[in-house]
Amino acid sequence: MLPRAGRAALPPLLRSLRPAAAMSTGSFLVSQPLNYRGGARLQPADASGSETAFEPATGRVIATFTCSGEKEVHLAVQDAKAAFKIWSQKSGLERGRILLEAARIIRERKEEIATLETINNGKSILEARLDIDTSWQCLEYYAGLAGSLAGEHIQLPGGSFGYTRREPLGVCVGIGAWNYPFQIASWKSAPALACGNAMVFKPSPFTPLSALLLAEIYTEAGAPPGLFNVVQGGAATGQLLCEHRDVAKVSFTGSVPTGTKIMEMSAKGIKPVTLELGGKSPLIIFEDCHLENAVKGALMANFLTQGEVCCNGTRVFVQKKILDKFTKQVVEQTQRIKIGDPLLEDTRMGPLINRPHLERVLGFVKVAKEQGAKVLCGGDPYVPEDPKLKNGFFMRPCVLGDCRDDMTCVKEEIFGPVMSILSFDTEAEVLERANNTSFGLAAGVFTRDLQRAHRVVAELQAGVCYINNYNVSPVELPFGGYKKSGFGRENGRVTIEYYSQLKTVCVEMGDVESAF
Ligand SMILES: NC(=O)c1ccc[n+]([C@@H]2O[C@H](COP(=O)([O-])OP(=O)(O)OC[C@H]3O[C@@H](n4cnc5c(N)ncnc54)[C@H](O)[C@@H]3O)[C@@H](O)[C@H]2O)c1
Ligand SMILES: NCCCC=O
Repeated sequence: MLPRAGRAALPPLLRSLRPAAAMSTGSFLVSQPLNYRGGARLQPADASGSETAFEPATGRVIATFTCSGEKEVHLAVQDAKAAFKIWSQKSGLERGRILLEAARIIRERKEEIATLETINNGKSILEARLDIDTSWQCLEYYAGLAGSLAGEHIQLPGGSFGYTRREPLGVCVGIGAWNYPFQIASWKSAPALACGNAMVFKPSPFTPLSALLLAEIYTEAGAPPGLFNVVQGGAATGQLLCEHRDVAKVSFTGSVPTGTKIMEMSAKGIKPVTLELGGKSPLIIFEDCHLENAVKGALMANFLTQGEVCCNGTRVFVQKKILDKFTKQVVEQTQRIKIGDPLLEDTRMGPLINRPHLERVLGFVKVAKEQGAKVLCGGDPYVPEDPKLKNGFFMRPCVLGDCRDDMTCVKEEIFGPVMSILSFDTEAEVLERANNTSFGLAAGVFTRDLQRAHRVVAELQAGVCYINNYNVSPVELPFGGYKKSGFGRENGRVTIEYYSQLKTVCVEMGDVESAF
């Protein structure tokens, strides 16, 4: 990456293209500091251990960095507090203007950001570009809402009245997972900043890089120094953030076990939390579906980002009459997925995030076989021909047949490219089985029967339901879970409520009628 001053000196096209051209599989290394505070990259003031980040396609270490300790976390929160004082006094329109400019810069630097995301996460460049699109779209969406944030005016007897003010919370903490690093940072910061808050963001230690670009972009767009800060580290740093007394809210994306800890910590400080957690979502394919779309939908529901997607529809329930036909087509299309260097335009599946995770996912396939599932394709390690990828964390996407509801692969979140196919007879039966899980993030239905589609989604216990599609993410629609998949929402108008608080003002126009 070019330093800021160097980039600014380039014409816009080169500013977006030159850094990307310098980034290729097997060559990228990071040397700059990975913390961002007070409007600049810097080394943390103290340390709580160190972490390494990998390029999953080659297995190379691309960054070694210091985890932030108590002092650095405190400094980041104080910088955010100072920025909050300035930012919260701006009108919504002024804040929206800066968010719009940031969205424009993200579009301009899309190729560079997507390339970095692909190198550090392993997802295909095609997908990374889509993630960056849903990121700038989110900033644009909340930029548009910022100017219209308002309370109500309520008339009371005798000319008295009340009004409500929608006010920011203060310093919000964002803690992210590694599967959508830039998108998660954008989806958390855009509504937070639109409402007048400041943010300290901690990415996953597996993917520490792209949040830095977002931080630089906010600064370049005109945000006050300290408005969006990045601290690096794992659980210990995350804990320091959650427990900091000046933090008003925590928005977390990650696993259910960590979400539980975040909620416990936030409970101690009576802090509101947003929890975007894991899932084991059902996808229901009725016999009257448009089969070609249902097959495409099942692949979209399982194999984006190597299957490392929280809302994936990994329990694919297929009505018996079309089970064989559907399964055959799914397997054929899965076998055609091109695995390899994620920076190549025709690659559709890259490596998993790291070696332990790859082994964990392969372990799920092994247990599935032991429990009686049939591996219809994939489920084994894959070594691409390109010698530079020989140490990458690749596997072939897997379709499991003959699955039963009691199997581990059907009950637990695998977070890898493993689809479990189950058969069903009736609508009532499939609904009961689909809902028989402690998760409730997403669900999908493929049918041509409109009434059935709406009847079924009304009964599904899931925060996000898709009819005749899967895993599309329009930023205008709220996203979030039921049950153990969490609460609170990202995106959509409703998210304003999760990043603001309501003040009621009661105005007396007459004399005080005292009871004393
Ligand atoms: N619902 C959603 O929107 C959504 C989106 C993406 C991922 N996810 C879920 O995330 C999980 C995968 O992500 P992961 O492996 O990074 O999850 P994780 O829970 O291990 O880690 C998530 C984040 O929490 C931090 N963390 C870990 N322990 C902590 C602690 N004690 N206190 C504070 N912070 C702590 C990590 O460093 C990381 O930044 C999956 O379960 C997936 O379904 C959910
Ligand atoms: N595109 C939204 C995916 C978030 C879950 O992992």
